[in-house]
Amino acid sequence: MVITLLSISDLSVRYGRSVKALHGVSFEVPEQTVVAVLGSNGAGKSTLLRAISGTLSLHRGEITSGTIHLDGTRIDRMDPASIVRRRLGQVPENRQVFGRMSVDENLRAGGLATEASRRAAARDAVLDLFPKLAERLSQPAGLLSGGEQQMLAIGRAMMGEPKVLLLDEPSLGLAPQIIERIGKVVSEINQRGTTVLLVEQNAMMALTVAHTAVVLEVGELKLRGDADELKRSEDIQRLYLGGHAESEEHADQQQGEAQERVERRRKSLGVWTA
Ligand SMILES: Nc1ncnc2c1ncn2[C@@H]1O[C@H](COP(=O)(O)OP(=O)(O)OP(=O)(O)O)[C@@H](O)[C@H]1O
Repeated sequence: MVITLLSISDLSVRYGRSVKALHGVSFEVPEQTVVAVLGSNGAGKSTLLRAISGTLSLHRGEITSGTIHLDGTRIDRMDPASIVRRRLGQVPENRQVFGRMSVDENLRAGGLATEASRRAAARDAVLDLFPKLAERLSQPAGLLSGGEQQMLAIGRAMMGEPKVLLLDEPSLGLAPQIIERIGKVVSEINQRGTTVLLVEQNAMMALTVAHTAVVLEVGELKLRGDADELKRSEDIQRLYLGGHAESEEHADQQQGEAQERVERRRKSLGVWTA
């Protein structure tokens, strides 16, 4: 029997009075799967994750209709801390590790909502997944490379032993080999029992890792289906894989665009979260 761990039903979200960021979005995330959310800039991907994690109000957004259930419990009116306690983990956009704190302190911060008796086991599991972090526990997180910081952000979220892990564009601004490594880590996390909702602009990586995917366009769900089938679909090829996804030229172009978006996001974060 397929158990639905996360269920989004007819979800609409807006920012302020005028920006309708999501409109009537519905889909389900079955237990033990990886579901990818694809979409171009401004499609509503981050908004979707904020709605699920209860953090919309931090961005002056609100759910105007619809429901979200996590493992059978309605969570769309809960505060973020209560949602985390129900074992929903989130790796935020731009990683947001605590740069002045050590790697170990970052991990411990991720385990604060975890039952005290479970914390040591959670930490062992994270260090087993990321041996490189184990070698650098006492170093300030700000000294890690971009890829290592992404691993730390994932490790920090895994300290909560989440049933469902939300990942917001883990590939953003990283080199192709690191993106491949992150894809493998996501698969490994899933094989160890965590259900994953993966928001990505890097459609090739996301569709390689995911079982199923949904595509958002200007706040609406436009496509959904099996990840392998979507990879072959002409619409996806044209819109997200450029029809020549494997070419180096396309990879370079994607990399350049990603870098621009990292910069844009850094600037916009300052405005929106102030
Ligand atoms: N805090 C905010 N205040 C006002 N509008 C916002 C806010 N956050 C997002 N938006 C708007 O909501 C829409 C969806 O944005 P969202 O960030 O969810 O898209 P996205 O798919 O994650 O895109 P990107 O990958 O570029 O971040 C866009 O029109 C965006 O401009």
